[in-house]
Amino acid sequence: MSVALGITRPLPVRTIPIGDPGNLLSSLPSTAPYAWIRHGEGLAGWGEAAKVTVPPGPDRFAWARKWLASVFGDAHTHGGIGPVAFGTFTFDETSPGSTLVIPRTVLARRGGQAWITTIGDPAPAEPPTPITDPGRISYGDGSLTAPAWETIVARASRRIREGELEKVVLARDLTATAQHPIDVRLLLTRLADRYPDCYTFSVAGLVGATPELLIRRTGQQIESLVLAGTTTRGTNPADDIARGAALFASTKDRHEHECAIASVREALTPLAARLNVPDEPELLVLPNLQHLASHVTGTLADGASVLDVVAALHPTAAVGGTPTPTAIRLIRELEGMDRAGYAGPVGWIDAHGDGEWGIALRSGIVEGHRARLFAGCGIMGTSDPASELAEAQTKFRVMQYALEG
Ligand SMILES: C=C(O[C@H]1C=CC=C(C(=O)O)[C@@H]1O)C(=O)O
Repeated sequence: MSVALGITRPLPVRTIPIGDPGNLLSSLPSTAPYAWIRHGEGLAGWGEAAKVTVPPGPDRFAWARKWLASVFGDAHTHGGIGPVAFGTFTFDETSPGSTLVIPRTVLARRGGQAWITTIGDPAPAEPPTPITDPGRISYGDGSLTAPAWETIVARASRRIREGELEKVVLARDLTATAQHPIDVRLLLTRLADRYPDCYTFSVAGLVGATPELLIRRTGQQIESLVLAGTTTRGTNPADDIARGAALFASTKDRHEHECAIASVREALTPLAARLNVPDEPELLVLPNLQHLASHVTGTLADGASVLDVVAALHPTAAVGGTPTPTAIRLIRELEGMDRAGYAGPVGWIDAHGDGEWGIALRSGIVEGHRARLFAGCGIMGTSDPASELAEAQTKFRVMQYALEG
C-alpha cells in the first residue's frame, strides 16, 4: 500500500469556472493521463496529489471509502465539479492492483459548463507534447489460445446444463506489442471519437471505452445501464434490423440479460427508496455490436456514496454470473488468468460521494510498448463455443482499433 506525496489536510483545493476548454483530452500529458469522457463531457486529470493501492480483500471498498474520507476531509465544492478521485478496482477481490488517485489538476465539463480544479500550487502549465503513434502492432495469445478458450466455454456450458449454475461470463486476453511506446492519449482520442456513447477512460494504466454504466450517483439519484446479450452489426440497414430483432427473440440472450438485471435489482433493492427496472430491455446499437440494454433508475434511501453502491453491485452477472459465488469459482478454475482491472469497476468519485463508475469492458492494460487486451462473453447452457469466440474477437476490435486506427 502506498500513500503518496505528503499532501496537507484539508486539501488546498481551488475550483474555478472556465470558458470552453475545447477537447478535454487535448490538455492531457503523455504520462499518467486520467480520463472519463462521454460525448465530449466528463473529466481529464493529471498530476497526482494523492495515490493509494487498495489492499485486496472483501473490505476493499470500505477501506477505499475510509481513505477517501481522510484525504478529502471537508474539501467540498459548491457548484461545479471539484476535486475527484479516479479509481480502478480489480475484478477479483483477491487480486492486487486496485488503485485510487486524486489528480493535482482536473478539467471538467458537464452540461456545457466547465471548471478547473487544482490541488496545491498549480503545476506550471506546460503545453502537452505531441501525440505519438505506436507504429506496427503484433498480437499474441494471452493465457489461452482461441481453441483452448472454446474448450473452456464448452466445459462451462456443460456445467450449466448439469445444473451447477445458470450463467457464467468467461473472458480471455491477448497481448499486443507495439514498435514504439504506446501513447495513451492516442488511444483515448480514437476511442472517444469512434465510441461517443461509451465511457472512454484511463485510470492507472487501464484504458478502454465501456458501454456499461455500473452506477451513477447524483445526490440521491442513481442510474445504471445493464448490458448482457450481444449480436453484431448488420452488413446493411435491413440486416442490422434483422439481427437486432433476432437478438430480442433469442431465448438464450434474453435469459442472459435477465440474469444481469436480477443481480442489479437484488443489489440495489436494500439501498433504494425507489427503484425502476424496465420490464423489457432496449437495443443499444454501437458501431461494432448491438446489446440488450436496461436503463435502471432509482433514489437512494440514505447517504450511501457511489462507492458504497459499487460495493453492493460488483460483480454483476454481466461480468460474473449466476449465482455469483459459483460463477466466480468457475471463472477462477477455467480462465487461467488474472483479469486485473478488466470487468472491474472503473470511474470517479467526488468529495460529496457522487460519481460515475463503469464496468471496465472493451479495455486493456497499457504499459510502455505493451498492452494486454481483454474480452469476455456470457455463457449459457446453449452457448456455441465458436459463436462466443467470434463475439469475443469483435469485442477485442475496440482496443485493436484504438491501437491501430
Ligand atoms: C464481458 C463483456 O461484455 C459483457 C457486457 C455486455 C454484453 C455481454 C454479453 O453479451 O456477453 C457481456 O455480459 C465484454 O465486453 O468483455
